Amino acid sequence: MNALAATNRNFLHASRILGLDSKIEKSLLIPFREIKVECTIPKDDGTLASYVGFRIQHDNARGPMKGGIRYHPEVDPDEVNALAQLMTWKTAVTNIPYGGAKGGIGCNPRELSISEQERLTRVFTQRIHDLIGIHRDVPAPDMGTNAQTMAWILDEYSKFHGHSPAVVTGKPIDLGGSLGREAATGLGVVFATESLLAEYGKSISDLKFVIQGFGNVGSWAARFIHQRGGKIVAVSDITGAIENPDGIDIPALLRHKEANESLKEFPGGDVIDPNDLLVHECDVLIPCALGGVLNKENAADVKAKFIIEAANHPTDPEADEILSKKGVVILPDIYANSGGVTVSYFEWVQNIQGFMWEEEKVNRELNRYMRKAFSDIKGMCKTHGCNLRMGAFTLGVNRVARATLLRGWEA
Ligand SMILES: NC(=O)C1=CN([C@@H]2O[C@H](COP(=O)(O)OP(=O)(O)OC[C@H]3O[C@@H](n4cnc5c(N)ncnc54)[C@H](O)[C@@H]3O)[C@@H](O)[C@H]2O)C=CC1
Ligand SMILES: O=C(O)CCC(=O)C(=O)O
Repeated sequence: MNALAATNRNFLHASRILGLDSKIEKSLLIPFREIKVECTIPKDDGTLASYVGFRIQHDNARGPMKGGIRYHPEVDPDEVNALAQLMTWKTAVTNIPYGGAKGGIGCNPRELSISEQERLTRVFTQRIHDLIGIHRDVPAPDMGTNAQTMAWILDEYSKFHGHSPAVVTGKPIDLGGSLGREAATGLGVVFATESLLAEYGKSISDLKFVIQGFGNVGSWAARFIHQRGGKIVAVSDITGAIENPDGIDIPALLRHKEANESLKEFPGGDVIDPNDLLVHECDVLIPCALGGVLNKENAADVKAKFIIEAANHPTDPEADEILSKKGVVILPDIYANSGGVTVSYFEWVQNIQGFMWEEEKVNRELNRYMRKAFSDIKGMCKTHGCNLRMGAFTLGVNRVARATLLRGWEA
């Protein structure tokens, strides 16, 4: 099932549980605005290359729209649409005053030089600058983009609108980025995991972990799990997968990744088939890469007892059903990975106030937001007798529906 069909299905399930009016339901399903732009740039060799960029703004009932920008060859409008909708529920689950949006360009950043990436980012910003803004829509990094990408967007946007650090989050600290933002999604994943495990009388140091994806989210999550005594027995990235039943030395792997392209040459692990990673023996599986990786082909073979959805939409609804029947507990994406957007919110607040927080304050506040959201989700699970995914969806959808009704539709 494609990402949009799956996201709509989860939304509709939550809407039925909540008994939402069909008019509200319809208005929340349709995105506020869909932007599709052509971006042509000169390549370093003088030839021209054209790319398609998207920004889907799903909903703004609770505040400015918020969400990352992804550079990946498989970016397509349906997936960006689904990811934008997930942002609307995510910002509501964590109760920060935003709506949801997502963007992307269909390109392979690994095949673009830094100057080509810069030109592409600047052209994309020229195309969308009138439709984003500090109180309108605030982009951030996602797969294939990073703080440098945000710096180029900030610079290009500021040429049209004056210096505007709060127009993007996840930017470099020197340009007004927040301390702790780079690590925030991974740290939030770990706070969320601790909240879940506590319900089962377990802690990270008791358990074995498998992590798919070793980029921003995966590598920070791995670092914090390792620091807490968790044993990470297998990891993968786009270049391949490795295992070590005694636990991978994560600080050594991070040093290896700094110096080498490929994870496979890391001497502290044995190479395994990346297709086996998700069904590797472990207690906790953390997908930190692409969507739809857990599906009806592999769900029955998953060995983990807990799945923490650090990636967006890693579990297809068919896999969801198979895994639930097996008794696997899934912590859903719209909560598990909300640490990134939560610290993006702190960054935006700091920019607007013109005041910088200490990293200790950022992390303390992140922990507080993550724990409150978990307790709110559990409350919805209890009220509606549902699983954690529906607990999170009903929490988010209900908050957005209430804001929508309060604002009304008078033209
Ligand atoms: N960066 C952030 O703050 C947030 C990211 N997310 C989600 O987390 C996921 C990862 O995002 P980032 O870490 O930011 O991206 P990234 O671009 O920094 O890293 C992605 C990682 O996934 C790996 N990867 C790509 N294809 C793979 C495959 N087929 N098999 C195994 N590994 C593969 C890459 O090699 C890389 O290690 C995405 O789903 C994103 O939407 C969610 C919330 C916030
Ligand atoms: O930090 C942000 O604004 C958005 C992060 C994001 O794209 C996500 O949570 O999926």
